[in-house]
Amino acid sequence: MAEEKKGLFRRFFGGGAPKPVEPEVVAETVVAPQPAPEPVAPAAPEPVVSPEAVVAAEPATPEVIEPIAVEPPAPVIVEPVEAIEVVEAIAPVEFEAEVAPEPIPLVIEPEPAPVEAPVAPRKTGFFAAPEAPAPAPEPAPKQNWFQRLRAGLSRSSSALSDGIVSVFTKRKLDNETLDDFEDVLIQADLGLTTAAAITAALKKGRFDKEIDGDEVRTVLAEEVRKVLIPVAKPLVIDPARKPHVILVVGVNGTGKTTTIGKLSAKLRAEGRSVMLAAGDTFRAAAVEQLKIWAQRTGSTIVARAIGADASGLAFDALKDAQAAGTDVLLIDTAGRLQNRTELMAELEKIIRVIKKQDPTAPHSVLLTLDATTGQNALQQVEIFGRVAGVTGLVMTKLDGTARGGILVAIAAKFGLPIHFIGVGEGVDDLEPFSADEFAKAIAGIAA
Ligand SMILES: Nc1nc2c(ncn2[C@@H]2O[C@H](COP(=O)(O)OP(=O)(O)OP(=O)(O)O)[C@@H](O)[C@H]2O)c(=O)[nH]1
Repeated sequence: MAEEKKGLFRRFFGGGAPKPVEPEVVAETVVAPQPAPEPVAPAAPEPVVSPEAVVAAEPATPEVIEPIAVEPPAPVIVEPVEAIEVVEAIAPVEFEAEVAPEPIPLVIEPEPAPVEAPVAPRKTGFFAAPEAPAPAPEPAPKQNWFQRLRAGLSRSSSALSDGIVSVFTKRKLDNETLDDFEDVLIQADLGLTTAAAITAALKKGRFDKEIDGDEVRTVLAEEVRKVLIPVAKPLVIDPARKPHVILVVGVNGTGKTTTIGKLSAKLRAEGRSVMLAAGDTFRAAAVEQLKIWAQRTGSTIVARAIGADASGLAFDALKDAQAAGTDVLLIDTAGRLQNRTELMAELEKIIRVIKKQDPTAPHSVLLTLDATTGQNALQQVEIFGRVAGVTGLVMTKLDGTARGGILVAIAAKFGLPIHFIGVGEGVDDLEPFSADEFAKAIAGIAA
């Protein structure tokens, strides 16, 4: 896990000289003024803090924190604030201009620059967004989102494609072929209901006729699209809420902290003020990771010592965000397995405490799901949904998994909005969910 996280930070911040950041620690709650909203420049390498620096800042032996005991539902006691660490939003690091190379005394015809087809700017995925500033130009040619989605889902789509090829080579569509095809769909985690619907759609008008792989893929994409259209919904930010509170929950390592970082970048790019609450008080690395995201995106962060009460932190962060008139408060939480009742009770407590401060909050509860976990994700949606009142899903790690079909099974079973999907660790590897794009990518059809 530690290696994975180092990889993320290197990718984000490059291999430049480390520049440790020493956040100002104040004895009482102080909300740092937010800088004027600026567009986030995702592509520029920023040698802000190296993972090594972060690791070095941590104690050699992290304190073992006992899980918080389950408390009776009421009354809720909010612990007094001891010390809140507020890291001021730090202006993006400015780089010195590169030294121009010495002119070479040779006239060389320059190679014509590769002409890239213009890529239409994508929506950021939030409702009622103000005009977003133009994205910074990419320094190097980069795949557009659909190409990255297709590449990410290639293991899932080729598993399906291989199955289709083996089932439909020179065969008429009979009951046996349909049964074999249904098995391929079930093995690809699409779920029984969707597998049956796709098989039925394929049978219609084609029974006892020869059928080729492309036709099967077209039907597959269309049926998957039908299942996904009702759940492909943007994350609605209510501008009347100051702040709109987003609580991010999920099993360990599913990508909560990374998703919060990516979301804060999108929200800041839309000109919104953002506060991050480092509610994963179990893991020092998660707090450090969030601080880096705050610096990078110009967000304010509220953090406390490891082992601090997560619900108290959430309460104080909300109070600070209200006082500052912050647009969006994103609250991170510690990862927890859905079958650990005491940890799920702690999550309930966090929500109760938030409601003490604002009875309408949290306004969004996002569950992050790791696509590589396959069928277990269904149980995660069910239990987190019941305990935490999940309002929407973010599916991460769709890159490099053969189990991307699980998203379709989840959509068919729960009908919960899917707001975003992630196909990598980079800031721009999270995108609003599109039913059409996903259906084409998983069926292996070109855009
Ligand atoms: N390949 C890939 N990796 C991802 C994606 N999203 C997150 N990760 C990586 O997954 C690992 C875990 O991500 P975190 O954001 O720390 O997960 P978390 O849910 O906050 O973890 P806990 O705090 O332990 O519960 C990190 O190495 C991330 O870089 C994704 O879409 N694709």
